Amino acid sequence: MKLSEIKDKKPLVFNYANYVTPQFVANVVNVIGGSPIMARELEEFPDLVAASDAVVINSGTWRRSELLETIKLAQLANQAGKVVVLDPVAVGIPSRSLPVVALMADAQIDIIRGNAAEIAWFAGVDFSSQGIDATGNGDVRKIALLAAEKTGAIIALSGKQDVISDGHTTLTIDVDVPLLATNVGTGDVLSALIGTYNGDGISIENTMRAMATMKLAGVKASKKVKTPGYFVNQLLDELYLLSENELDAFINGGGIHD
Ligand SMILES: Nc1ncnc2c1ncn2[C@@H]1O[C@H](COP(=O)(O)OP(=O)(O)OP(=O)(O)O)[C@@H](O)[C@H]1O
Ligand SMILES: Cc1ncsc1CCO
Ligand SMILES: [Mg+2]
Repeated sequence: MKLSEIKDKKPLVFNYANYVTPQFVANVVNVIGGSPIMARELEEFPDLVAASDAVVINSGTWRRSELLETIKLAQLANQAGKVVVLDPVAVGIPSRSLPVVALMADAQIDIIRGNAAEIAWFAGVDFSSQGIDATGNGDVRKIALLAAEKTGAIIALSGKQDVISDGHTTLTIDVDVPLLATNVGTGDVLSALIGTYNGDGISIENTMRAMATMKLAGVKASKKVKTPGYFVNQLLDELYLLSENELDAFINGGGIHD
């Protein structure tokens, strides 16, 4: 949906969040105009999924004992026709790959948002990483396209270059904002923004708009402040203040390539 529609409809975004960044994620969904809710209690899932417009599953601090419950959550969202976004934090670490494989075998994941190393794992391409961070280099367009072909999901690959691919169309946002990488959780936040924008239907266009929103807010914040602490606050303010027209101008002004 468009930014103005988010402000109007206030999509409810159910975040199965990690325990590192839930406050940051909830605030970003809130300032953009959506309505965040965090939960991880199985008994609550049917009601919450029914009320939600999007479900965002972040596997960053998953316990193995939560796996079956999370699969149930994704299945409930599938049955209700709600978009399911997966943020597969550090999925390339072998013990972290197993539960993600299990989730994807038993439920449909509509959109996967990860950094280049995480998306490379789905593509079957080597890409170096250190913990939660992508540290290597590679052809990120090709990696996103391959990952989309292999998973059937829309891929949102983030980093210096953001790439969005559904296996047919591949879009790139090529804008370097190093400060965006200085606060832990900007990726988690981006996954929740993607859920918010896809709350009225899943599309590559909605996914691209979410990524452009984050990048543009980052560009604006980095013009005003130069250090991580101020940056994260400025980023929240820029997300809050962003207008539909500014976002359209960024998207149509050459920021996005085929
Ligand atoms: N060097 C960079 N230049 C521009 N933007 C960047 C850069 N690195 C990251 N970003 C932006 O930061 C946001 C988060 O992407 P990133 O790839 O860092 O996610 P992540 O590794 O999952 O982060 P985290 O694990 O901390 O949540 C995206 O909006 C992305 O465009
Ligand atoms: C640092 C960290 N560890 C697990 S999740 C997370 C937050 C970034 O996704
Ligand atoms: Mg991440």
